[in-house]
Amino acid sequence: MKNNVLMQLEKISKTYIMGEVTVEALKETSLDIFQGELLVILGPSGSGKSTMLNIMGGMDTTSSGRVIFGDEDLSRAGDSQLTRYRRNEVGFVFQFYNLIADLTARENVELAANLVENPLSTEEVLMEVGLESRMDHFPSQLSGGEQQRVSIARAAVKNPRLLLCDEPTGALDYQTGKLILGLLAKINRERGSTVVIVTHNTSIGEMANRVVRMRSGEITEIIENETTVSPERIEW
Ligand SMILES: Nc1ncnc2c1ncn2[C@@H]1O[C@H](COP(=O)(O)OP(=O)(O)OP(=O)(O)O)[C@@H](O)[C@H]1O
Repeated sequence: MKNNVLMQLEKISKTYIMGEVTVEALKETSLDIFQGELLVILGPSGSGKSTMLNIMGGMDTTSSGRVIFGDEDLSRAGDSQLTRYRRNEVGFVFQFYNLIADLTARENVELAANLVENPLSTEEVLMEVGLESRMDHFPSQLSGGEQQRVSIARAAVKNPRLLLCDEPTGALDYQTGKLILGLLAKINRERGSTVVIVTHNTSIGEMANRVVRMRSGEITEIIENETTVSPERIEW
């Protein structure tokens, strides 16, 4: 593996069989993900973006093909190896924040910090996402944007090598969405985490080092951006 490649997807396919209907969500798709890059995956609904992200994160398995992370072959990994991979290497941010309702912001983040050997400081990460005055609030006492910041802090406190985000701004208004993208860009820049953002919003591609376009389970185009635009300057 080239030494700046963090993850390799080699001809991965994913087929769902439901009775008589077969859906080919991914068709022999290959992609190298580079260390420290910010990658945006674009494509219409049903093009296979989330399936690919879930496979990258060890939350789903392939029907065929190989998934290589460092010197691990995740496509041949058992449950315990995949659990260790998800815990130690990957942070997830979803459209809906999936916070635990009866834990405070601080406790939600601490729960994730306790999973790994060398977490960052819960307080510091909550401060970085601008929640210093909200640490002891419960999710129901926070706005959607604030809840998404908690979920970013929860992912970032593990200091993961890979931060995977599935439509992170999908449930947020325009200004709040841009703030959230700014936080993801900051984690990429300052902590060096490789960040992958799945979205159907083409404008978000402007903040990426590379943009991957998908259609019908295949990558149709990979664009390298010579310059990146900071999220506050992106318009849609
Ligand atoms: N668990 C599943 N069982 C059956 N089919 C599935 C499953 N998950 C995804 N699919 C199908 O696989 C295809 C790709 O879905 P996927 O969610 O990866 O697309 P997407 O590009 O992320 O779409 P969206 O933008 O709407 O989230 C779709 O046709 C979808 O219906």
